[in-house]
Amino acid sequence: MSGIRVGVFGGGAWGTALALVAARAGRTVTLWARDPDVVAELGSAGTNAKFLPGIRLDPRFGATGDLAAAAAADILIAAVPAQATRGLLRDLAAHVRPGVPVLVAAKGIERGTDALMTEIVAAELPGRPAAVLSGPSFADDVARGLPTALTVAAADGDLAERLSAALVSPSFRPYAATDVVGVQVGGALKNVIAIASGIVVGRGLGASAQAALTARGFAELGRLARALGAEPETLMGLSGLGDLVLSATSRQSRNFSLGIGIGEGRPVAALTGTGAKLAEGAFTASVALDLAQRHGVDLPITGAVAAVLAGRLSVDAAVEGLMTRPLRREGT
Ligand SMILES: NC(=O)c1ccc[n+]([C@@H]2O[C@H](COP(=O)([O-])OP(=O)(O)OC[C@H]3O[C@@H](n4cnc5c(N)ncnc54)[C@H](O)[C@@H]3O)[C@@H](O)[C@H]2O)c1
Ligand SMILES: O=P(O)(O)OC[C@H](O)CO
Repeated sequence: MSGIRVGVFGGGAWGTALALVAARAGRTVTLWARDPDVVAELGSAGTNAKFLPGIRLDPRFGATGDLAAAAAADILIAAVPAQATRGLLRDLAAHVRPGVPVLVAAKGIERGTDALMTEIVAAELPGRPAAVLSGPSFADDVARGLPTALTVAAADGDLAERLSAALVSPSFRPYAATDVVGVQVGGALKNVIAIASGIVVGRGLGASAQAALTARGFAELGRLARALGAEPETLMGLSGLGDLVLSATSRQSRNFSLGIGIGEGRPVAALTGTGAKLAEGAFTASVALDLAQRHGVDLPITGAVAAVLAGRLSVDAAVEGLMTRPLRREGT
């Protein structure tokens, strides 16, 4: 397996960390980044100061701005934001050999189409099998070699196992799965609930409220996932419960931090505008709501987050709305 070449696409925090993961697993790795400065810095200093400050990338891997060069690989990993994934895959189409698997590492659902990442691979790169990587994992932790466990899901279970075997190392433990819908919905929705949890913390509503909201958010995540065909037990795993626990409680999470800022009363536009850190949940909230409405699923917390982000609802009105909903049985 040592001759396996891995092409990683995305010069941000996650793409860089995953290039390191593949290199630690003994693969021959080329990282493609859009930004020439990132390519130059990776090549000369072996750092990516903008996205992974203070981390020396060891072992080193190749970096390029040439899409075709990175695409000449046996496994491709797409690690740009969810809303940019279709454009990347479209640009890659001319360069990817048939049968080469594409592992998408973004956590989101596409705006305008409500497409999951695996559906985008199928549409843009037919004949190249799709897989997804998800689970509790901050790029900074992964890059530092701290222990993490994630899920690699593909409809073809053998492919999920092969990809897991290609990436495993003493600090990076992948679990193979076949429920691509459950894994993707878990990874996308946890970001929205993390924003909600951050709002509760930023507003000073207390640890009890934070725990209640996280549990009800988890129920919400499960409702949407099941409506889309996910297996219920998937949500109990790394990409559902595992990632929600991480993202809804840690200030390392950009989504949680966005929520804290909103809860503290800072303007949403300033927190999400140009130059702000990526918080995928800000995109996913309205898409998930759209999907839920189409499938007849009630997502009150996601709805409140989407309305607060859009400026249609104040934080206080959102909290009051959630607390005064008609009473219902737990588990529904
Ligand atoms: N950072 C993490 O800890 C982490 C962990 C797991 C999953 N993810 C997921 O990985 C995805 C990427 O996140 P990130 O943390 O790397 O974000 P980031 O902001 O650190 O980096 C994003 C990168 O994508 C590039 N990019 C943006 N639009 C592009 C386009 N149209 N074409 C090519 N490149 C483009 C940017 O230049 C940047 O290099 C997200 O979906 C995120 O949820 C991140
Ligand atoms: O910083 P966040 O909120 O994008 O979270 C990063 C990862 O998804 C955590 O698993």
